[in-house]
Amino acid sequence: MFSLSSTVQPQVTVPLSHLINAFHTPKNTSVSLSGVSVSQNQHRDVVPEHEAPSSEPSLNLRDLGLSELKIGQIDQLVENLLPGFCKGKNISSHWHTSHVSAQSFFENKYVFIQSRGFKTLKSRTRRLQSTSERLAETQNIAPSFVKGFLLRDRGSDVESLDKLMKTKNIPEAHQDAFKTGFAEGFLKAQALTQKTNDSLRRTRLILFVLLLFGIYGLLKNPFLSVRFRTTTGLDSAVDPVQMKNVTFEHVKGVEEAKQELQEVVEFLKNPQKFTILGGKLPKGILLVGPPGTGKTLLARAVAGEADVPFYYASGSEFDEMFVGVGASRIRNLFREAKANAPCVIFIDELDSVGGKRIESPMHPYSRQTINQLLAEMDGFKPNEGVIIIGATNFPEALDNALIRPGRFDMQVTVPRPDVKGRTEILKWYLNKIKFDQSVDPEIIARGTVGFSGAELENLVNQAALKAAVDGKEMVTMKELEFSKDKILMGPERRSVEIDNKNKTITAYHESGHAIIAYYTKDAMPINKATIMPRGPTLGHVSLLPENDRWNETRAQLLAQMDVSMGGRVAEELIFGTDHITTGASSDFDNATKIAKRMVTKFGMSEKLGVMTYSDTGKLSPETQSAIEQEIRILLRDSYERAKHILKTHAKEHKNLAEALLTYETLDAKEIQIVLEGKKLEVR
Ligand SMILES: Nc1ncnc2c1ncn2[C@@H]1O[C@H](COP(=O)(O)OP(=O)(O)OP(=O)(O)O)[C@@H](O)[C@H]1O
Ligand SMILES: [Zn+2]
Repeated sequence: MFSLSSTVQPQVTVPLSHLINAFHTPKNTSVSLSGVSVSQNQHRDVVPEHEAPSSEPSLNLRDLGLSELKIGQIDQLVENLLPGFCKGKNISSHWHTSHVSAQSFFENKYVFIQSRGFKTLKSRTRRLQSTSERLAETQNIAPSFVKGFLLRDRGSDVESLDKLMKTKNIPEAHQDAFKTGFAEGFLKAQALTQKTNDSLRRTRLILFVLLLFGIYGLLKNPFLSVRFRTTTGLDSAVDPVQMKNVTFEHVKGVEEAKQELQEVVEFLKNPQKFTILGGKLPKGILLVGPPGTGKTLLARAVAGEADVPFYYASGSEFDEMFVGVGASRIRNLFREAKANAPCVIFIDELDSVGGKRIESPMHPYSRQTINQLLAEMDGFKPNEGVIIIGATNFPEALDNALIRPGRFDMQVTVPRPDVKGRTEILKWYLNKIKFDQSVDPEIIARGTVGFSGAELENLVNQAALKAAVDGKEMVTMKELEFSKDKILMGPERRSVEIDNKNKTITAYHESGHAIIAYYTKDAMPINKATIMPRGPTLGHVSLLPENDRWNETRAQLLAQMDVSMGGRVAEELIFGTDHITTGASSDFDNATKIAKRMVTKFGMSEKLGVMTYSDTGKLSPETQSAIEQEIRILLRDSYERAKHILKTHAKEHKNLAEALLTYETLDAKEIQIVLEGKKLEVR
């Protein structure tokens, strides 16, 4: 594999910050939300019922029939609608400058109760407060409210909306879309008229929209019903869930990850038999990938395919203020799981419990928690049938002890989907709504490079909303394009999207490798070429040996070197010597290794003869420099051969690079079509 490495780091999104801060209203007013659980990608996370001082306006969402909000949707909504809403009104404009992470949000159970004056990082200050203060506060807040404004003059909007739906005879299937559309329109109108509404009313309106959005999400998502008991405070009950209803069929565009996990499913179906037959499995599997690419969904699917219980835990919930709580939760979790084996334990956000940043005052007891986790993982045998799946966006942030053999020693990458994957995901979610015949998912897929599965799902949902707002019967390309642009142009989006210039460089670089491979007789056949970033690489070309190679000929080794050189040569020829990049360093490593082995091991250098030089440290300076000289010559000649080929096939090189820019990933057959000068119709 030849890869172009990058230094691009995925960025963590901060889903709840906007929402939390949106509740800061100008006139020292605060609002409380209660009775509703907020789920992060359908995970459990319950904001407990709590009480606010009665002078504060408050809102019990459960009274309105809402039991859950989905963070992704809240975030979208706030991001897209709130700025317009706040414009020209006296709402403090710095509500989106603070950064309260979703995690600290959930750590701080009371964050919805916003009090006067504090603007930022509330949970952080709270973390620093002493435990006793925190406890005292809990009790103070506890029992006395829910007489809030919304109960007082509770939603004429809600009633009239219900009435409206009845009089309009909206079919049941469309009601949720209708409601959200209604709210969106309402909000827009509100922003236009700029009436002298007081801040309470504004806030209420926002809440109302959020509420409808929540309902929408609830109805839209079949997995939302999968919920667990919360583990607030010292209570640490764990309930598994049978995952029959989620299978690999539900996870689109991550074929390689599914294949890698297939064996785990076999194991879970019958651990004893599997191990008797000599199957060997890791205890822990690390799913690594950007947010929203389906890691959780995959873990659920593993349990579902094998029809075994699924235990969900989020790393952040082990990160406790109180001594021993995190550790005891881990203990309980494993005890339960072992008693119900075979089963899957899923630990989301593994880095937040197993990160290197232990010993920090912010996380006083995390060392303890990690140790407990390690002890539990070491404490059962592979054939006991417990598989632990951890998910993280940042594998490099994990404590090294966690990734040692016998722990999380298998890594499965869950990348952002490529154009084919995106097409499948779009089709899958489109099939859940009504869409026009003219809709071509592939066109949308091509324009959504870098989108995760969750974002594509959201794109389809937003298009459905838009159609509802515009009074359309079904979703057309217009709505899909609209919501695509909306998501693309939103603030902070696409932080990892490779800009066009870099994409172009990558495309030419990878095509360079591919062209050399294609036109060099002894090179291995190409398997595929891609400019989809995966892990630390911006793209790669993979080659497939026709059959297992026992021996390699000199010509084959030289061909491999040439293919390695192709990337840099392409950069130099197309962009000029001044614009070559650092991306070829691993290619050179590769080529140098081959050349070195040819000279020192395989007796393939005339000058040095058929002699091996194993310990180069013990050689005379003359021999050493002769070896270096030979290696240098081999590499230089290889570079020149590659240059010659790329110059000869400049036209094919360009065509291939352009095809890659359009289709991102090309398989062997598609590459052949492009190089033969035919028109490529992908799929
Ligand atoms: N590959 C996919 N195929 C189908 N749906 C997907 C896919 N990826 C994401 N989704 C949708 O997005 C939702 C969120 O994905 P999920 O929670 O599995 O992502 P994740 O990788 O665990 O994200 P995070 O790192 O934020 O926890 C899923 O429940 C599903 O609705
Ligand atoms: Zn390369």
